[in-house]
Amino acid sequence: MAQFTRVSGSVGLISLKNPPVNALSAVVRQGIVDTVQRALSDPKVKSVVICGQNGIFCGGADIKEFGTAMSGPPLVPMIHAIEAAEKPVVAAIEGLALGGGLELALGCHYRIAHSKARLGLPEVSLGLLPAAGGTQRLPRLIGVPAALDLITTGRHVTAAEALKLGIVDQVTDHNTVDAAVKFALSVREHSLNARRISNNLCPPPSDLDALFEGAMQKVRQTARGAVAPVACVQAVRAAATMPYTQGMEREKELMATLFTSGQARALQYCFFAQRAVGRWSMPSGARWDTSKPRPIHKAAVIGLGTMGRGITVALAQTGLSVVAVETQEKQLMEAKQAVSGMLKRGAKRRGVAPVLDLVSYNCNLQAVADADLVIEAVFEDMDLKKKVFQQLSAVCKPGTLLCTNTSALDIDHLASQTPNPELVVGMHFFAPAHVMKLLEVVYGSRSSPQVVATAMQLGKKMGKVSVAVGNCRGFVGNRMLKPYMEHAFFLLEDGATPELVDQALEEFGFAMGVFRMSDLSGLDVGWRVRKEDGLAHPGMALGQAARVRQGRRYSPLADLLCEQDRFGQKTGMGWYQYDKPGGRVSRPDPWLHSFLEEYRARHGLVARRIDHQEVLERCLYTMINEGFRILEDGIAAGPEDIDMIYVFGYGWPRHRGGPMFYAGMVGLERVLERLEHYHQAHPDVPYLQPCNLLRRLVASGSPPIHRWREVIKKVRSQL
Ligand SMILES: CCCCCCCCCCCCC[C@H](O)CC(=O)SCCNC(=O)CCNC(=O)[C@H](O)C(C)(C)COP(=O)(O)OP(=O)(O)OC[C@H]1O[C@@H](n2cnc3c(N)ncnc32)[C@H](O)[C@@H]1OP(=O)(O)O
Repeated sequence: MAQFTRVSGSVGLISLKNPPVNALSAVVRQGIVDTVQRALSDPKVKSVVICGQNGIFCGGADIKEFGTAMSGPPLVPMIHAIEAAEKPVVAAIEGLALGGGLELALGCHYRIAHSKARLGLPEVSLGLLPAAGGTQRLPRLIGVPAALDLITTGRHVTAAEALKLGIVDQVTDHNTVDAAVKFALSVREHSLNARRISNNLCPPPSDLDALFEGAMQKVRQTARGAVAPVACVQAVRAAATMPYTQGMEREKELMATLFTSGQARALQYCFFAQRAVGRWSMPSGARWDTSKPRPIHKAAVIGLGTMGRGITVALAQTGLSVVAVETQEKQLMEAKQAVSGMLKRGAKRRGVAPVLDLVSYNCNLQAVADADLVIEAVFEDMDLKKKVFQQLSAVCKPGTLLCTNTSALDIDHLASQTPNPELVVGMHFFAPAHVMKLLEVVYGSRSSPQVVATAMQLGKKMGKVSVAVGNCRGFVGNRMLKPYMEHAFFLLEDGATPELVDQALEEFGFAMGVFRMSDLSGLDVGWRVRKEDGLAHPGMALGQAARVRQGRRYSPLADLLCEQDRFGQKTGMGWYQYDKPGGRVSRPDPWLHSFLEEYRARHGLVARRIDHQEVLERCLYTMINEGFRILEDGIAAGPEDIDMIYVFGYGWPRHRGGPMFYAGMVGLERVLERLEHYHQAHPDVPYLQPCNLLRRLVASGSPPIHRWREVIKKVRSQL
């Protein structure tokens, strides 16, 4: 709703009230229409201020309304009426003015912002464009290049930048509403014509065509198939080339195509899913709202390889004091140099002082004795990790949380090495740990809810999207990666090339195809795991049973490459070739193609034409099938958890919502039918066998994703 009061004798103060972010719901829009009308018809009111309650101007349109039948007054005429008013209207921007919130402010004649406010048009990240005049007014106000930047990236700007760009007229460190009221009093007699942004022409850019061609090229390169950024460019072009009314028509037309698109649904699902994963629960019934995190003042990191260094940086950047431990002096000094460099570069980027003093370096494990939380990040070897956990149990003060950064190993097994298994939890970071947004918080069978709550809260403080998951081989992310990768190898056996598979996945929107990703992370990582599992050792790939392991289809291709020291980028060759070890630019490798041909000939395999559709179906549907098994097993509480892990940790395109959301978009019946088809063709691949939960969902009429939990609950209760 919106409240009206008269202040300082002649200023009508309209205050938006819809906590937590004063979103422009139908009731709020109605409130604005009514109060503006009241202010304009009251002869005692000479000027108007619009503000938001609780220190926030407005977070934009109410996203929850988008999936529903919209009611209440529409935004566009509401904002036009404000702009057309004969009394000056001033927006008092505290906290946030985002999306429709900023568009409302752009309809006002003046804008005063608090110095801590942030402004932006983030609609593009919801698969939309600013369709309440934002694409038409902002370029007219600040010029085409700056408007293109803000609208196509959705980035927020500070009040200082907004002032520099010309979005706001004044910035204050004091009470924004008081400043706006004072300002409103001072301009009550001013002419408003020039203040109505829609009356103005866009400042003409020097070479319009080149500017828009460049902008279009840029968004196409970075959008990975997302359509909203492209529509944003088209809408801004309309502002630069058409009169305002026609531009508004174009904005509306473009919005209509986006509004009901699958991409918009996926991106809006991601918005809510990202927030939903914070409301975690465990199969025991423990929950985010009943488990109190412990205070953490001092943390420690054991092992300063790539992961340990990144974790140290991420912890220090939250303001925690960190003890970084590495056994060898030389490695310790190298790590110190690397961590300091990362902290300095990060601080420079964010315009703050580097927090070098927060990190102390030590070769002695005794140095972690007074840490509240320790993260072990040593080499991925169970025996080594067990030893570290035993040592930590002896050294740490009582009650210290012991966390492991393992990406797949058994948390319960590690916990059994300590007298207090309830204090043990997995904190699985993704490389580079100070950059990647995902944190899998892995609870073991004995992890206490308080410990899970602490790890989740710490993740949030580090700016991560933390997802609580249960303990199993590979947890959620890597467990689902296994069938995905395995199928990519089978596709090579069946006739594909790494380039073809990667192209299909990259066109789908993945940041990187499976083979390029494998080259980046190193083929030796998986090889070591397969050797530990008894699946691979030299010579095994040659015999009669080379393509069958443990009673199922197996592809030894990756093992054969490893046997030739083709570990990917680090050795300059893997599934692709690189110009040197450590090189980044992949090129198709003729050697690999001949190798595949010889391999197929040796095993009597006849290469056939594989198309993109088959790549996507076999790689993605097996991964999705494993996702359903994970839900069935209770390893993830809901599909949102899996989707956020894939979006934030594995380069899944956000505009496709995550693998489980995507399955819903494709249609669960279709996924089931294709899995059955492929399983018939490849009965020796158990991953292709559709899991029970998928069948049950289809049998229940394929409910929308937000209702899957009801079916999951039933399936779990029958296990
Ligand atoms: C054929 C059909 C033709 C159709 C044509 C249709 C025409 C329709 C015309 C529409 C006109 C367009 C109008 C406008 O251009 C569109 C928009 O404004 S879209 C919205 C833009 N705004 C945003 O994207 C902001 C989103 N929010 C955030 O980024 C953050 O929430 C925040 C505001 C920065 C605050 O962050 P935090 O402090 O970290 O808090 P949370 O994120 O946890 O949020 C708290 C709580 O609030 C909920 N929430 C936040 N913003 C909104 C919102 N805009 N609408 C609804 N709810 C919102 C959030 O979900 C949290 O809820 P909780 O999880 O706690 O329940």
